[in-house]
Amino acid sequence: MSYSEIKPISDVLRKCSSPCNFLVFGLTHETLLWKALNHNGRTVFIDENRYYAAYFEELHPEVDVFDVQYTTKMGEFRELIASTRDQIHNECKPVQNLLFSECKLGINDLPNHVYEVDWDVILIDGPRGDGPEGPGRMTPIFTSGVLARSKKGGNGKTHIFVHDYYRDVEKVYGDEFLCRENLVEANDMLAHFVVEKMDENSYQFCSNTNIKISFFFFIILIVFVLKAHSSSGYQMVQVKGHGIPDSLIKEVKNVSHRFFDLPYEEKLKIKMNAAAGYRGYQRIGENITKGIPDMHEAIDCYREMKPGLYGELGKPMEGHNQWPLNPPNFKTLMEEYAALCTELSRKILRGIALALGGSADELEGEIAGDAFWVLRIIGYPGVSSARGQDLAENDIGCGAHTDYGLLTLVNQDDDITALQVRNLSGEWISAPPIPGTFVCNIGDMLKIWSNGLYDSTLHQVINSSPKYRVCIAYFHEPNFDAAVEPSDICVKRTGGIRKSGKAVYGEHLVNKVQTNFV
Ligand SMILES: O=C(O)CCC(=O)C(=O)O
Ligand SMILES: [Fe+2]
Repeated sequence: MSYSEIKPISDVLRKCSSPCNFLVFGLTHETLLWKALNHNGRTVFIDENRYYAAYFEELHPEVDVFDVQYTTKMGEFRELIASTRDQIHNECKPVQNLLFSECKLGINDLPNHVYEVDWDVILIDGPRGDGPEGPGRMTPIFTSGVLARSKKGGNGKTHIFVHDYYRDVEKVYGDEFLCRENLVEANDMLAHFVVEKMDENSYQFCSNTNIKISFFFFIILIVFVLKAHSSSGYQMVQVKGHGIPDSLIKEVKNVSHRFFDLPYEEKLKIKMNAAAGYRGYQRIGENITKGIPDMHEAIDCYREMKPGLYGELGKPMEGHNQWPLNPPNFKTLMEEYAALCTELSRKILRGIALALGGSADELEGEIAGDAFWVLRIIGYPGVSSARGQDLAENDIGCGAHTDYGLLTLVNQDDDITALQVRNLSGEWISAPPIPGTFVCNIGDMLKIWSNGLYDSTLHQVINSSPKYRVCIAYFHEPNFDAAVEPSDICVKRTGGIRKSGKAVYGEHLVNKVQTNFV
């Protein structure tokens, strides 16, 4: 660790009233330093390497080290968050004695007294391994979050430091279990959280201030969409204040540029094919809109589904996403991005349901409670490079269409205006990029469900700039097997006449991928 990383930890230890209880995950170069900085207090180290822990204790009998066996794998960090959320009222409660817990992320095999101490400061600088097979720091972060909230007496606050905060697991788990609202200071290397104890019946790690802010934002969004619809505006909004980190929004575009810059042979290594459930790379011109090849290349990704889950309906879409191997964090970055877009879209849909006079979860359950998603990573060549030298100025990057699902979140390059939206007077209006915001399109499924109260957004893409343009489009879809039809609340609001019949989402998607892509 550098001086600037050690300093905030040492400052907190210095101010910690003696005797200070300091718990450290990871035996590192700094182990003896931590012990020395907390000379009047109790310092305990936890490490996954049993042999090294024993060796270290032998060399330094004054240092308390306990070994722990982590059973998690870094590659499953996202699934583990989902299963922990499911168990938040049971095994994975924020306040509990982990000694008796079966929560996969909780360490339950340390000596009993470790669970009885009220820890004042916790540092997470281990385990080391950061490949997909490594254990990751999911368990230490979750465990620290629980220890801090379950304190019995003394100081109700715990300082928790997470090292290597630039990495996905550290960031995502820090945000989930230590919470942004508790973040006192952070830079790429180190995050400092101050977490307070909670009462026994708490079932939330974070207070979800995002959601509260979002509700204000939804009201504005919904009023705007409805107003736009009733005047001659357009059915497109730009979403701001959404809580998805700017750095992630930028990084997914950066890595996509790097992929599209590769020679064709390289990109074709992940070529789309039926065995992968139509996932993978499509060359320029392979995507077709209304019979005309689009001037773009793309990687198509779909939410992966358990084989057999949707029977014959789902079979053609079963398969694994094909991610580029370079840069190595491409997959985790995109998966993390899709997970955050899913969360954001659900919030927007809750706002829309409320605005339409229903309950917030009107679009959950059988409609979109287990929403399918599509992620298209799209590259549009600039005018002079798409098809040799003679490309017409207005060659179509993506022909006029409406998106099929519920909502789309478009994350486009900041310096090129290429997306156009048609307003109700039939004019094409540019949707210029606004850094940090998403263009949010309404899809056909929302049009059906709202019985036309929300119209789907007709849009097209023309990149007439000389620069290559990248867009990451996240499509939030209904449940794969949802039969979407006009909802009773919207039918009532629109005079009692159903404007469309039922559409089974998965049927449409299968039909599209099997006929559209060559
Ligand atoms: O590139 C864009 O801005 C939008 C892409 C799009 O409309 C689509 O993929 O459906
Ligand atoms: Fe679209």
